[in-house]
Amino acid sequence: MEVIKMNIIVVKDSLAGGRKASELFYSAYASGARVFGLATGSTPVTTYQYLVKSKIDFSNCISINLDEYVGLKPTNEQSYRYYMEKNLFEFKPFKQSYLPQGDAADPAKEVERYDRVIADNPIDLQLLGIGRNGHIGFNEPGSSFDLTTHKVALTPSTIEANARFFEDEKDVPKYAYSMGIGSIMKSKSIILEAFGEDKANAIYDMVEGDVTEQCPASILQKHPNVTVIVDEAAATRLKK
Ligand SMILES: O=P(O)(O)OC[C@H]1O[C@](O)(CO)[C@@H](O)[C@@H]1O
Repeated sequence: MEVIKMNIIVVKDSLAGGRKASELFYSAYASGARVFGLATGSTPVTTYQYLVKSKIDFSNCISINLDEYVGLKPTNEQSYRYYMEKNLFEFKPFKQSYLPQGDAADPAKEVERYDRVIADNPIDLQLLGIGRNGHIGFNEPGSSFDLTTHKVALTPSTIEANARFFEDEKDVPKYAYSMGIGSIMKSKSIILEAFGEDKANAIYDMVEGDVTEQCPASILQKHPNVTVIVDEAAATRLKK
């Protein structure tokens, strides 16, 4: 596979980034996109704010989220299902919204179910954030580029980074279900957002480093249609 140049858009801050991403959602929708891959975390919050204010109507669309913590019920305020309800779905409902079910009784069956969801609904546009260690979804460094949905043990750095959403670091779940990189790479188009200086190294490795499983996001160099939206702080290590 050849390495393709990513389309990189540098914006002033996360508000400008969210506005730009929401515009790209709208033009994808206008061109016929109906299946949207969605992300959680702090990064996409502004994108959802702009989508909520936009005239986009997702009622004939499908959403498929990247990941969910193992063990959390959908009603748990720290679950990604709850996050999606509060940030987007309550205001802009989709015809159908899929997330891995954190409290599924049988993890192996849950993983299979989610792979079928993705296979039955090919993703037109996938929104991604990036972890400080280069993870996408919960695909941590070292994850195979071929993986589909799987249960993953979170690294200490991800647990520490996500502890800010929990009362105590020990409450952060140790496992998550995540769409695999193999599935993410099948999305027709991808928007990856990163804001803040603590993402600058990950962005540098993703854009200018080698394609290596040590930086999961580096595989995006081989995807034909990736737009990276970064603020000035996250772009500081990129060549001008
Ligand atoms: O946007 P944040 O909160 O910095 O998180 C970055 C990434 O980490 C995750 O929250 C998983 O840890 C991803 O869903 C997200 O893209």
